[in-house]
Amino acid sequence: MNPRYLLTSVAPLGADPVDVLLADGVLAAIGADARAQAGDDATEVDGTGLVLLPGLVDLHTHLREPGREDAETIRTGTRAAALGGFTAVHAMANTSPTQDTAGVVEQVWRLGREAGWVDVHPVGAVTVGLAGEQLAELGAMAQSEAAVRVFSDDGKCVHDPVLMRRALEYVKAFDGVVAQHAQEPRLTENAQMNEGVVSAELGLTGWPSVAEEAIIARDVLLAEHVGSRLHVCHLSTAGSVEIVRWAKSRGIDVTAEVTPHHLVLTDDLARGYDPVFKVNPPLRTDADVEAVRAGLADGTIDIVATDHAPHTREDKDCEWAAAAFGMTGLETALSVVQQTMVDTGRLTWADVARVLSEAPARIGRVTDHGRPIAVGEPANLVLWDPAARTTVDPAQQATKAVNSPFRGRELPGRVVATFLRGRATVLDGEPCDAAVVR
Ligand SMILES: NC(=O)N[C@@H](CC(=O)O)C(=O)O
Ligand SMILES: [Zn+2]
Ligand SMILES: [Zn+2]
Repeated sequence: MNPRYLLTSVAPLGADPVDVLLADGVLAAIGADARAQAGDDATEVDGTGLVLLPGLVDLHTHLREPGREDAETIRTGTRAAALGGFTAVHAMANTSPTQDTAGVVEQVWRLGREAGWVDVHPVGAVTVGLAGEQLAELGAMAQSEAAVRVFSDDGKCVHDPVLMRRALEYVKAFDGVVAQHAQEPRLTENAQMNEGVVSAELGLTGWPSVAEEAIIARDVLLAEHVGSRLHVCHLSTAGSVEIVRWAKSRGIDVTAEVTPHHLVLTDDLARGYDPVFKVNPPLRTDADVEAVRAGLADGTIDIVATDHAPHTREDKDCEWAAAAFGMTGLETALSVVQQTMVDTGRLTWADVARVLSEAPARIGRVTDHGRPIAVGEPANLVLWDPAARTTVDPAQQATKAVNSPFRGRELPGRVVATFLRGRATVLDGEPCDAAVVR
């Protein structure tokens, strides 16, 4: 039987405090009924001062399994996700073997279910082996047990416009979406960081904004032409925000994501040559940070996605040019969004629920997450303490990797509890290893 939890005096989406009862995997009662229906066996959780949000949904996570279990496994990555307040993640396809067949996506889906921390939705590759030459078996992945709806060659750009067009046409048949990693390859050969004043000073090969913007501009036009759905991964420049804003004003079916790190960090950080700040797309300028915050606030950017990219020490602790691109993010995402968007007055908690849960669930066609906080809904929830402060210590995190760009920084907020279908995966800020059903 599923445990019962009585959350007392919690603030749903930051609204007035109420009691909430979780029973039989759903939100069983809200308000005065909750205590009355709780019975004696319900575990009481004091929610005073805490915000109740729908469980977070990440549209962009790298779990590295199969292939790079030395960097992360489905088990360690999803445990990190639960600790970050997530109840569902989309696992990117750049694994080894690539998630480009029904067999591999079903394996990832099954391992996620066995781990039990969050629901794992595998992303399918657009092209075989991410090689950009031949379309993968998109239909077979969609029809598999994993029911793939999001397709991406993330890590690589689908740069051939003919292949991109075919992929956009193909996914329409099963209401899928192509999530593009927008990077013009010729404009970014050997690129190491954002192209600008800092790259010139440091003598590192620059990565111009136009390399991202040119692909986004092309792809929104392709999406319009074929009447399909496009999602833009980790948008990072002011110009990209403008293009997406223009596309939406024309009625083009495009959605876009920004990462927590692009909401706060800039290319200035490269001055220390610390590869923890090396990421794809690169950290940009203050003006870009302001533009992505404004885009997220006005709805041009639909969601925040972590692009959690764990790497081994060997792949990160080396000189800048040799280091891998990527940073971890699952366990700090909500803190960064609170700091940059809520504490600055740009988003309400209801908006946070939209950008970190409702909208990513809708884009990924995940129907049982990102739901309203209402009686009868599946109890996929996170209980958040906005008054807490935490100093980020990668050694204390659940992810195997230590490449957090926020290490040593104090960030606001803390996950108190996460519930997946009414079962606590995190309680009192601690992972519920024993309770996780295998
Ligand atoms: N973001 C990164 O810097 N790296 C990602 C790939 C990607 O998201 O493009 C990775 O897989 O390591
Ligand atoms: Zn990418
Ligand atoms: Zn990625």
